[in-house]
Amino acid sequence: MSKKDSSRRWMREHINDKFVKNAKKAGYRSRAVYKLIEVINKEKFIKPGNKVIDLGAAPGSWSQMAIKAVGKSGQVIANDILNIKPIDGIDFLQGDFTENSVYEALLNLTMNQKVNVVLSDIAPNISGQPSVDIPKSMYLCELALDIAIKSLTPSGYFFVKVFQGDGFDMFVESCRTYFSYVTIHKPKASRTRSKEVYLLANKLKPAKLM
Ligand SMILES: C[S@@+](CC[C@H](N)C(=O)[O-])C[C@H]1O[C@@H](n2cnc3c(N)ncnc32)[C@H](O)[C@@H]1O
Repeated sequence: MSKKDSSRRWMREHINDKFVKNAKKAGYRSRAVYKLIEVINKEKFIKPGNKVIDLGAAPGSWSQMAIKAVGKSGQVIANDILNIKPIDGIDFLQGDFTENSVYEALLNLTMNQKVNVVLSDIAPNISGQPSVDIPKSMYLCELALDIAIKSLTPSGYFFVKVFQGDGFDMFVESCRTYFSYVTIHKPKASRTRSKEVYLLANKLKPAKLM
């Protein structure tokens, strides 16, 4: 399919998509919010008062949802390489998450306290070539796992988008090394043809606590 044809198909699907319509009606910035909402409704992993890190947050629908879920006593720290329109109550840090300075600044924003949830919907710019896109995405997932291991409370949750392909099984295995429970989810809002799935990991194994 040519680039022009696939853009047309994307536009047609976007206009008719029920998740796009619902997001618009509910004031969310992206249909992506329904991927998070489906798994939260099932697994109840963001609670009032929680501290949450949201990686790859732009345009901000997951952060909008997370701040509602944690309420005034909680905290949401969001990061993206792109800027976002401010969201009430969100501590936003713009910068490339793969850079050490950004990584350290994120941890500083938690005031060196452990967090309850690390979310990552990070996706690299997709070139359409799986041999390029999948390794890039795996690298971002590995970094997100690293920040999760370092910043989560023992009972914390790590929720991350992963693309199925080379390195997928190894990434799941790494998560199983660090966490007691690991489950894979394909929310309804995630397009069937997309290779993305969401991994939810919970309870750091005591020997792996940092
Ligand atoms: C699918 S979007 C996230 C959508 C978001 N969860 C929402 O609900 O609005 C993926 C994001 O990952 C970000 N991203 C990609 N590489 C990044 C990096 N190295 N550092 C920070 N953000 C990055 C992109 O800029 C993009 O906004």
